[in-house]
Order: sequence, then C-alpha cells, then structure tokens
Amino acid sequence: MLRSCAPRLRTLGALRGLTGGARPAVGDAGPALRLFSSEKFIDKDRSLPNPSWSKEIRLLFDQFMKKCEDGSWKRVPSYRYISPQDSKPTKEEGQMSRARIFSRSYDDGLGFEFVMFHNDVEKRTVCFFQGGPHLQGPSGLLHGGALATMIDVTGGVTAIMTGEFVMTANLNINFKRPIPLGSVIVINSQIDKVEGRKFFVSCDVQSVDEKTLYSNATGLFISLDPEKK
Ligand SMILES: CC/C=C\C/C=C\C/C=C\CCCCCCCC(=O)SCCNC(=O)CCNC(=O)[C@H](O)C(C)(C)COP(=O)(O)OP(=O)(O)OC[C@H]1O[C@@H](n2cnc3c(N)ncnc32)[C@H](O)[C@@H]1OP(=O)(O)O
Repeated sequence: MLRSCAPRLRTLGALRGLTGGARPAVGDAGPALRLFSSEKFIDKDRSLPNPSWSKEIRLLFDQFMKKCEDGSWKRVPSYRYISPQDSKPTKEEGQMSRARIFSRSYDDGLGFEFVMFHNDVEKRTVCFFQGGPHLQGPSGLLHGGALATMIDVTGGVTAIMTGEFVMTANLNINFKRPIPLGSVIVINSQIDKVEGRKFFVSCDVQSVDEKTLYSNATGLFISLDPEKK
C-alpha cells in the first residue's frame, strides 16, 4: 500500500542532503549517520568502506571522493532502515518491525556492498558494486536477480536525485556476460528522457577496466501522481 507523500519527501530530502541529521562530510549527498527521533538508535551509512571491501572498490571509492571535492559529484548515503518518522504512522508489529531495505539487509561483506556517486549536472549516477557470497546464482557467479536489484537501485537513485519520489514501472535487462562472484563491477546510469512523471533511464554494467560489458538495461521510473497518493 502506498504511504502518504510527506514522509517520502522527508526521505528524499535526507537522501539529497536537504534536511537535517548529522553533519554531512565533504562530497556527501546527505548525513553520514542518521539519528532516529528517539535518539537511541543510530543507523550507520552503509556506503562507506568496511573491512570486507576489496582493494579495488576502495581505490574507486577514493578516486570518486576526490572528484567530490569540487562539488561536481556527491556520494549518495545509504541506510539499512527507513527512519521511524518516514515509516507508516501506525506501529508496526512482529516481523514488519524488523523490516530492512533489501539492498542493505545483509551483514557486511555477505551481500550487496556498494557505493554510489551522483552528478547533478550530468544527471547520472555511478555505482561501484561488490557482490558477496550470499548472492550466488550459478556456481561462482552472481545471481541475475542480484544484478537486477542493483540496476533497479542505481536507476531509481538517478531518478530520485531529481527530487521526485519514483517507483519502478519497468526494467529491461540484457545479461550479456556472467559476473564472477566477489568481483567489483561498475554500473553507470543516466536519465535519457523525462516525459511528465515518466523518467526513462539507461544503465550499463562493466568491469572496472571497461573491457567487459556484462549487461545493459533500460528502466522506466514513475513519480507518484499527487491525485492518487
Ligand atoms: C521503494 C523504496 C522505498 C523506500 C526507499 C527509501 C529511501 C530511498 C533510498 C534509496 C532509493 C533506492 C531506489 C529505489 C529502487 C527500488 C524501487 C522499487 O523497488 S519500487 C517497487 C517496485 N515497483 C512497484 O511496486 C511499482 C508498482 N506499480 C505502481 O505502483 C504503479 O503502476 C506506478 C508505477 C506508480 C504508476 O502508476 P500511476 O497510476 O501513477 O501511473 P499511470 O497513471 O498508470 O501511468 C502514468 C504513465 O506511465 C505509463 N506507464 C505506467 N506503467 C507503465 C509500464 N509498466 N510500462 C510503460 N509505461 C507505463 C502510463 O502508460 C502513463 O503514460 P502516459 O499515458 O503517457 O502518461
């Protein structure tokens, strides 16, 4: 069921660094730590390096943090939980009270390790992704659904960074080459066209040396109709 508009806009604001929270670091699109309203619980920003990150993804992270210094790029923060003020007004109970954002639901190193950087002028996002052992599909290879998740999230962030809260309406993915589990890949996403509430986004997925095109994709993201909210 769709939630009301205002909480979503607060989430959007936090994502774009437009609202309060802990002080953002230079080059960040938002707060590094998110204090929940009770101030008893701190949800850490999971797009920062952790011990499971390989040298390769750390190097890419460092390179792009440098690009953030002149403000042209911003690191996109990423959390495990939706903060209580952005959640449904009714108290969630049982299993639902433990809800996590899917792409951040695994412990460090086991699932989706990634960081995204966004360029507002170019309307594009780059994601560095390292898929952990719990994302295996065929032996030793990344599951296609895990890649689809990352394409969805990267494309979704590219659209969301325009300031609209969007939902994914359509994804078309060509899986061209299998991805070795644990390797680092680069997902580039850009907005090709905007028609009213429709954001047409394309993505390509490559090896770090750009020699292998693993996948390409297009997606349609639609911002919510105020009449229907
Ligand atoms: C969800 C995340 C939650 C919290 C995140 C928290 C923090 C943010 C941090 C990070 C963000 C990460 C990015 C998120 C990535 C994950 C995104 C998702 O997983 S979303 C979940 C999967 N998607 C859905 O469940 C969507 C289900 N569908 C719908 O709710 C609706 O169909 C819709 C997409 C909202 C559109 O419904 P509307 O009633 O608003 O639109 P319409 O009036 O029907 O159509 C408008 C326009 O668009 C065309 N159209 C609609 N659907 C399609 C389609 N599938 N293919 C092509 N075209 C489509 C339609 O024809 C109309 O066109 P027009 O006539 O030219 O205007």
